[in-house]
Amino acid sequence: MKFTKMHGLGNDFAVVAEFLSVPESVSDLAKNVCDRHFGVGADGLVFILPSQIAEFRMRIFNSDGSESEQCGNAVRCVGKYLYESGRTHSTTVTLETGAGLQTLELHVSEGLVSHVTVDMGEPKLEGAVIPTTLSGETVIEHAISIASGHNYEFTGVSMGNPHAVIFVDSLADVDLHHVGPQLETHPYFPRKTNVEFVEVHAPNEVTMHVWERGAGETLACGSGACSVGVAGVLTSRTERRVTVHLKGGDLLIDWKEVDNRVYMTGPAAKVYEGTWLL
Ligand SMILES: N[C@@H](CCC[C@H](N)C(=O)O)C(=O)O
Repeated sequence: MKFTKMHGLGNDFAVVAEFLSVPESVSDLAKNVCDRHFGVGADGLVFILPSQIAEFRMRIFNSDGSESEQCGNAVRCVGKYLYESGRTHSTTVTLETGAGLQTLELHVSEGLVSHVTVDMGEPKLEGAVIPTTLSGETVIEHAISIASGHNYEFTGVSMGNPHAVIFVDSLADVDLHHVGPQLETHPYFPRKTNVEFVEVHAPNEVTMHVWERGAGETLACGSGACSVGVAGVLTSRTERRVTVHLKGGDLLIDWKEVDNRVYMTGPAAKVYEGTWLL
């Protein structure tokens, strides 16, 4: 199986584009490929597939073998892959994901895609849709307690996949590896959740650390950064256009009032090509 190792701000993937559908035992394959000691090492295994409703389709499997509906950083990598491999010659690409149809605008310089702007769609805020076990049109600053005795307030956002955004005074006080798994699997979240801790510096600038569902701590999460942009507006902490600093670099998030859609701009990088011995 030929793959291309890629990353978006250090959120890394093995990208596979040679199949018509995902292989059997894809969950085990994802676990094995993503293993950082016995495999390629990646946060996720990504398949580019044919689509009936868009130019291409993407499916993403986390390093624990679970499938996610959405992955903002992988979508940017897919855009770069498609253009630089000659599978598209257009700088606008439509992609089917588990979160719906996404449109990618590729920023090309000297034949290479440096950045991609992705229309990540409308955020879903209803408790049951995120999904959480909580009812209501929104879940804003809802109290959440975990076994270790930590108490937080989270804002729930779905960008196709679930996110719990928690604003804190200082990220230095958050032991992500301790509290992340407890929040990810909290009974409020029937399909588990991604967790973002956020420190606000200014209405247009925040720093976020992420614990991802099915992957643990990653250096960046695109859908997470979008959720942070939405939660920042909902809680009157940030403007609609905000720079999100992540461990792997920066994303620009713009939740546009005119169409209620979230736009994410950031880089994508290709590292190497390889062959996985099936
Ligand atoms: N890193 C991704 C999100 C990947 C999927 C996530 N772990 C989930 O299970 O929802 C991103 O950049 O959005």
